[in-house]
Amino acid sequence: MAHRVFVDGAAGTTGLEILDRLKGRTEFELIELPSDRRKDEAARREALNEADVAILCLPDEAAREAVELIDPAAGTRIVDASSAHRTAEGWCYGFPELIGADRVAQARRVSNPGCYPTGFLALLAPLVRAELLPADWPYTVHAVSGYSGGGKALIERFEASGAPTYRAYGLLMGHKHLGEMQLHAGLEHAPLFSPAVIDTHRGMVTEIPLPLAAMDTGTSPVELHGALEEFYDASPIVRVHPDFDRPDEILLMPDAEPRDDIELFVFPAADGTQVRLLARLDNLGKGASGAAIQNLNLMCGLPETAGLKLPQN
Ligand SMILES: NC(=O)C1=CN([C@@H]2O[C@H](COP(=O)(O)OP(=O)(O)OC[C@H]3O[C@@H](n4cnc5c(N)ncnc54)[C@H](OP(=O)(O)O)[C@@H]3O)[C@@H](O)[C@H]2O)C=CC1
Ligand SMILES: CC(=O)N[C@@H](CCC(=O)OP(=O)(O)O)C(=O)O
Repeated sequence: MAHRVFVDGAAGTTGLEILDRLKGRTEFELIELPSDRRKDEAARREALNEADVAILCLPDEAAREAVELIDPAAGTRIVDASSAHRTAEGWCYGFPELIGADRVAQARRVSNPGCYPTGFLALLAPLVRAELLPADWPYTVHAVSGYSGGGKALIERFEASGAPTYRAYGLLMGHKHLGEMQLHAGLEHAPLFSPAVIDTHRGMVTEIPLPLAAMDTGTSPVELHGALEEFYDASPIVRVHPDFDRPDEILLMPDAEPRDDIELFVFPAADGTQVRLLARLDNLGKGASGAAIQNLNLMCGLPETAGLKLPQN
């Protein structure tokens, strides 16, 4: 029997990308609301309670309200794409590569990782866990995102005339992703995070620069690279670029197609004293909708990558 899925917020940026990935999938039966009732509380309550799995593609406050609308007796399982529950008790953090696919498969409430934390954690969490990097270092993380990362409002701003080509923000260092990054990397301090938006629709690069020699860990760039390769060896989604195939530059392209993989790079200084860890991903792919579909697949006992947009190579 098909799994009944309701996407709450289906008309938004993340919701539309999820619908695109669900197209033609006979394992699912979509519960859809007419557009004039998509924000109607009674209609949403009914759909949320009818669903086997509800995917919340809503602003945080609306996501919290949606959870309240679900009667626990209805048995609806949840994938929340918002940042409302990423550090909350009773929620499984939906990053199967880090948390374990089995835990996601069994969870009733799954919180999808944020787009920036996805790149940050993919790089750092396995290395801290393996004690190759210290948990008490004050890490720095720089990132650029396509403007779709800010949803409909930011898309409208960047597609209007007179739009900026670059926007640095989070300047007072209170970005909402800090707690999530700290908790799930197991760090003593929140990282110093400098995000920026660029004038392209989708795509994201997250970078963690490490002054390895000053950190006095005794860890070499080769060890960091080897540990990431080993950690993601079996992953069909996270790809660690081999050290013999490092590109000279990392690009984001304005006409990039949607994709649900994530690429990790380790760039060492010639003398090994410094290293730049970089992740490139689609903020709407593994950073949001692709991750939601991956989690949905696992929760429904389906192949993890079904419906995902993964490059062939
Ligand atoms: N964009 C991205 O790259 C990522 C987004 N996310 C998260 O996913 C969530 C959705 O983001 P995104 O798709 O970008 O945002 P959008 O603003 O593009 O879409 C949000 C949608 O939710 C609808 N909505 C708002 N309030 C309600 C409500 N009470 N009931 C029903 N629908 C409602 C909006 O309606 P209307 O169309 O009328 O405005 C809109 O269609 C956010 O929490 C975001 O932080 C997470 C990772 C990455
Ligand atoms: C470019 C941009 O504005 N990005 C958003 C984050 C997008 C995202 O990851 O959504 P969550 O907050 O749900 O994780 C921001 O910085 O707030």
